[in-house]
Amino acid sequence: MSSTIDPKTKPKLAAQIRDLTKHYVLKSETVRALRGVSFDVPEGDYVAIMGPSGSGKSTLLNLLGCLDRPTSGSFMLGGDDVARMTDDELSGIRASRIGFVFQSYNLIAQLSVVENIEVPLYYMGRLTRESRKRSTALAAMVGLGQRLDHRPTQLSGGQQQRVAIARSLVNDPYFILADEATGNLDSVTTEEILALFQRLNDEGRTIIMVTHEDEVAEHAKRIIRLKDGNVQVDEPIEDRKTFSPEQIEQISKNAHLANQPDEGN
Ligand SMILES: Nc1ncnc2c1ncn2[C@@H]1O[C@H](COP(=O)(O)OP(=O)(O)OP(=O)(O)O)[C@@H](O)[C@H]1O
Repeated sequence: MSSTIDPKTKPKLAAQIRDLTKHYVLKSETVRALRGVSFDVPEGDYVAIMGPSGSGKSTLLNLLGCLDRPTSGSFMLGGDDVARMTDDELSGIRASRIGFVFQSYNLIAQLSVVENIEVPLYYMGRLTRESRKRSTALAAMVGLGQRLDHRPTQLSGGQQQRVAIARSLVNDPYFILADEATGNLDSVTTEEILALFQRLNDEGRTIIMVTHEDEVAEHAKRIIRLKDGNVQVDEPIEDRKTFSPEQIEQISKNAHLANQPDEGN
């Protein structure tokens, strides 16, 4: 049997990282935060990045999110090497190709649910009647179809994170980059968000999340563990935790009932 992979069936890559280094040059020393990190992220993957404090997780996240450039190595997004981009190109690709989900949601208080979902399109000058339809559909997809005009303060933490997840999808990104996305949430709401991530991943979305919680990482398909700026472990999660379709339905039903905020807050 031939071991050659047929290019037609080979999975496409959402990201390809090769020998990535990042050095921070300080007055008295140079900190080698990443020392030659390599991995591929095929489309449809669900990766948890873990590691002890100082191992380089935030540094890697900043590079993956095009918030910073590596010292050396390459980071291919689609056909483009991010390491060679100008600042303008970096902010362009950030707005158009990466879906960010942060621990603190990062919603704009003055904007409604649907307007928050549209924010990345606004920055790209792509607000249209069609885009409003798309944002409304995304709000419904994350279970907030009845909350379109609510402001973030009128929503529970889990609901705010679902707005952030809908916002992360509005540009049809190469991948969702989640930074401790459940870090501010209780265990029930964490389950709700993990069920949503699983649903999105089952539908083909690529997810890369940084977490320090084993119970969260166990839901991913693969774990990359950093240590001292190197990849120490990169392997599939054999006994991955998954929700059944019935559980996903039940969790989102409960979320609708339990997360009703007081009106008029
Ligand atoms: N802007 C910076 N200037 C200098 N050194 C930095 C900078 N950012 C990070 N470092 C150093 O680089 C190394 C990796 O830091 P990084 O924040 O990526 O680790 P981390 O795994 O995210 O840690 P934590 O879990 O504590 O957030 C650490 O030694 C840190 O002190």
